[in-house]
Amino acid sequence: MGVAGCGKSSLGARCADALGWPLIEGDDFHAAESVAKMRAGIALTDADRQGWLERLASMLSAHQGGVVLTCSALRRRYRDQLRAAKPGLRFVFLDLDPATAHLRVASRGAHFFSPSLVASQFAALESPVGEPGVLRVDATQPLDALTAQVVSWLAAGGRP
Ligand SMILES: Nc1ncnc2c1ncn2[C@@H]1O[C@H](COP(=O)(O)OP(=O)(O)OP(=O)(O)O)[C@@H](O)[C@H]1O
Ligand SMILES: O=C(O)[C@H](O)[C@@H](O)[C@H](O)[C@H](O)CO
Repeated sequence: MGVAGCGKSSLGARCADALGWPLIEGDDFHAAESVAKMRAGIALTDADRQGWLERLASMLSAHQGGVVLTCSALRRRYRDQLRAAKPGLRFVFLDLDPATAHLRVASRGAHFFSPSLVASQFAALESPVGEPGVLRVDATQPLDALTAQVVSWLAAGGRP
């Protein structure tokens, strides 16, 4: 979880590989209207995210074993909705500063997410630090180091 550009897709793919778990790429399940809004530089509302979170929650609960999901999950209530679908769900919070997030989003070329929306991601973000089952990581670390951190945290039980 984390703001646009924090590295959810990059780290999620590596963790899924390392753990041998399937990957659900959350961005693939936004409504077409939501993608059009983000492309146009209009931030999503709670209402826009509701159906998306329901789709992600039902995919999570359909998996019997381990599964990796990439999802911005910016607000506490979004995370609680996902937790309700998958008891024991853990969150890796990719913590990134606004300037680096903006730089990454602006330099990644053909992607629907408008760089003008990065500030709104930070406005929506409610830090998950202090919630159960959350690992906060420094999203500027190299991906290999981040993957190792996640895998060893889960192996140790995935507690805060
Ligand atoms: N740890 C990292 N160090 C340096 N660059 C990174 C790191 N993680 C991701 N990046 C780069 O930052 C950009 C955004 O990464 P990525 O698409 O994985 O983020 P994201 O959180 O999934 O974004 P979004 O949700 O907006 O799709 C990419 O160009 C990626 O290569
Ligand atoms: O909740 C949201 O506002 C969205 O999920 C965004 O975070 C983007 O989909 C994602 O980061 C793509 O760049």
